[in-house]
Amino acid sequence: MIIAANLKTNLTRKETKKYINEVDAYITSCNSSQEVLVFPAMSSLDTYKSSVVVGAQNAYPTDNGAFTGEIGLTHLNEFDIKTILIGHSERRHILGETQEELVKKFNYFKELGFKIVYCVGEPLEKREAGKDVMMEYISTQYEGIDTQYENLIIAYEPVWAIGTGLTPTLDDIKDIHKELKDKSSAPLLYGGSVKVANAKEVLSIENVDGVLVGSAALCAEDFCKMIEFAEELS
Ligand SMILES: O=C[C@H](O)COP(=O)(O)O
Repeated sequence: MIIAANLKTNLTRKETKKYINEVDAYITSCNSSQEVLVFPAMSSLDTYKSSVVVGAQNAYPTDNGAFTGEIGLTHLNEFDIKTILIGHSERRHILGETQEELVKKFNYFKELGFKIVYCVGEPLEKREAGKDVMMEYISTQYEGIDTQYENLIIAYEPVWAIGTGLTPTLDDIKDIHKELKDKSSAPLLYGGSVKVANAKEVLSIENVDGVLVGSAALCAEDFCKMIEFAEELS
């Protein structure tokens, strides 16, 4: 299974190093076979010698250049980073990234062979408008995306479940994941208020190949517990 931590705008460089070391020590001590990804804040990217795969939360589709506030391929290459998160709801909805921009970013990193964790998910009003509207909305987030890309991982994250403590029912997750698997056979993660208390049942759902965790992953011990659950279920 794939257990991923999105640290968002949290943890300093020093704290991130400690975090990654703790997770690495756990994986090594129990000889875990799970694929563990960690996406630190931009300023905490570094070369970590670890069994944890470190990825970027974002980068601009360029080698380098005049793109104030962004980092490019050169900066990722410095730390040998080959994994990137694209389409996270906070980038879509707070930072205003359009599908067109995301497709550009996707294609740029795809050409370079990056592992791409591509996020999709509906806001509350789309969910409340009924299943057809919701699935139609999610479908638009697949437009222009090569769903057959071999290094693709998809994360389904309902926007209203992110950081709210709310989650869809287990049946809802099962149902949506089944439909999303028809769009792409890539590993499919669930994200949105996953925590130690619900991770095991979420990971047990058919067509859930892992989880993408925000807030609850900030505690290394809790994140390791989720890795342990995945190991038990594998
Ligand atoms: O990328 C992770 C998601 O946004 C989930 O965040 P959350 O676990 O804090 O709800």
